[in-house]
Amino acid sequence: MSGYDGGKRGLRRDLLDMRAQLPAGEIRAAGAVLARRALALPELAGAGTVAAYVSVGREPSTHALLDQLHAAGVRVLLPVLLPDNDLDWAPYDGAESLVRAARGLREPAGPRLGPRSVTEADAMLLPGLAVDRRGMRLGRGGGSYDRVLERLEQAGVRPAKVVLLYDAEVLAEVPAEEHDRPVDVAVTPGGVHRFAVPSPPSSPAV
Ligand SMILES: Nc1nc2c(c(=O)[nH]1)N(C=O)[C@@H](CNc1ccc(C(=O)N[C@@H](CCC(=O)O)C(=O)O)cc1)CN2
Ligand SMILES: Nc1ncnc2c1ncn2[C@@H]1O[C@H](COP(=O)(O)OP(=O)(O)OP(=O)(O)O)[C@@H](O)[C@H]1O
Repeated sequence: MSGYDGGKRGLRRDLLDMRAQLPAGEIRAAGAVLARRALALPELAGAGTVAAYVSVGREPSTHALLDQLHAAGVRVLLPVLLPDNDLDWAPYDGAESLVRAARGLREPAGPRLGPRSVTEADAMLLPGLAVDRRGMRLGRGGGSYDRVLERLEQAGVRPAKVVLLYDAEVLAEVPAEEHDRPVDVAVTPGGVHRFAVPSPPSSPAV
């Protein structure tokens, strides 16, 4: 890692330590309640294609959510990590179609659709370690989702962006750099947090 990151690295360590200390019961319970809350969001309820991810380790579980979206006939795209940390995408075709991959990840075994295919998503679930009041998200530091968010912006599409976290990971402020882009919603076991979308400069009244 290079350069000044505004304190992201130390904060990531603290947040991962906090996850390591979460009671097993809280971790187990989180997946079901997150799936219920996320599926109730209008942004997800109306989505034909959702870009998601397969949770690993102590991340809030996405397994129930993936299976419920899939069962409902939603097209679910999952990331495939490329050697430069960029993301390719492939469809989710049920838990048995996932294979073990680098860095403890589980990835879809099916055909890869190319990094640009993420621009077809109506909604996107993002992993993260924390979010702040502005919706600025702290990720693991690979810059994978920074690139995805830039790609969406360049394609001129605005899928609803939803980060899944534990309650204590919604913070007042996380360090943000020039390349960081906000998410719209954070879903935690305790509730749904919506962030204001900065409005464009207002045009003069007529
Ligand atoms: N579930 C999940 N999938 C994801 C991400 C993620 O954060 N979570 N990514 C987000 O960009 C991309 C992969 N990037 C990753 C970057 C770092 C590590 C990582 O630090 N892994 C640890 C071991 C895993 C653990 O148990 O925590 C390691 O390599 O030491 C994993 C994935 C795409 N898929
Ligand atoms: N659009 C981009 N293209 C290429 N590299 C980028 C882009 N945006 C950010 N990066 C690089 O990625 C690295 C990690 O950025 P950052 O610390 O913000 O990651 P993060 O947002 O926490 O992680 P992630 O995006 O994987 O969730 C930085 O070195 C940054 O310069």
